Amino acid sequence: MGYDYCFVCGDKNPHGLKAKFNADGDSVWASFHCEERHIGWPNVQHGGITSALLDEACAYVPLNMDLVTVTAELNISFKTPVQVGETVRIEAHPTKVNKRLILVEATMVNQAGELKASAQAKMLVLSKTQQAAMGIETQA
Ligand SMILES: CCCCCCCCCCCC(=O)SCCNC(=O)CCNC(=O)[C@H](O)C(C)(C)COP(=O)(O)OP(=O)(O)OC[C@H]1O[C@@H](n2cnc3c(N)ncnc32)[C@H](O)[C@@H]1OP(=O)(O)O
Repeated sequence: MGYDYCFVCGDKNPHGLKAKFNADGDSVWASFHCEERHIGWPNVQHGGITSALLDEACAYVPLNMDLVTVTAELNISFKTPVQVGETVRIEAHPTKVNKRLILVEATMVNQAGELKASAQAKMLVLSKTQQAAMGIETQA
């Protein structure tokens, strides 16, 4: 199992974000605390970190349905900077579920409920053959 080393959620990745995702019905959520090591511009969370968290949330939605996917498209709107010291909540839910394509929407809000960023993703369901070809190992 390689998931322990996922950059966003893996427990064993020493450089990772170690975000823990939880299921709530067909939605998923996680909390994340922005620290100095997550910045791009001074005091502002790097957009790539924001994107990675939203991408991960979008991948956890199909995972919550026992589907292994990759992100085919990810569109992000950065609304307000996430600042060092802020804790944000990332949530995602499916908007359309087809056999091969899962459409997902995700949001990132701070503790005051201010919208920091939102995302729409197209998640492509991988067959076992595709997973093997990409070297993705999944739990039996
Ligand atoms: C324990 C917890 C751990 C948890 C660990 C969780 C880790 C999660 C990580 C976060 C998620 C990621 O970042 S994943 C990494 C970032 N993403 C990637 O690397 C993906 C790279 N791209 C690809 O591999 C490929 O482009 C695919 C698989 C997305 C599509 O390849 P393909 O060759 O088109 O696939 P194929 O099977 O032939 O096509 C399937 C169908 O989807 C359609 N299709 C393909 N792309 C798109 C698209 N953008 N929008 C709409 N439809 C599309 C095709 O036309 C086709 O339609 P039809 O002909 O069937 O009608």
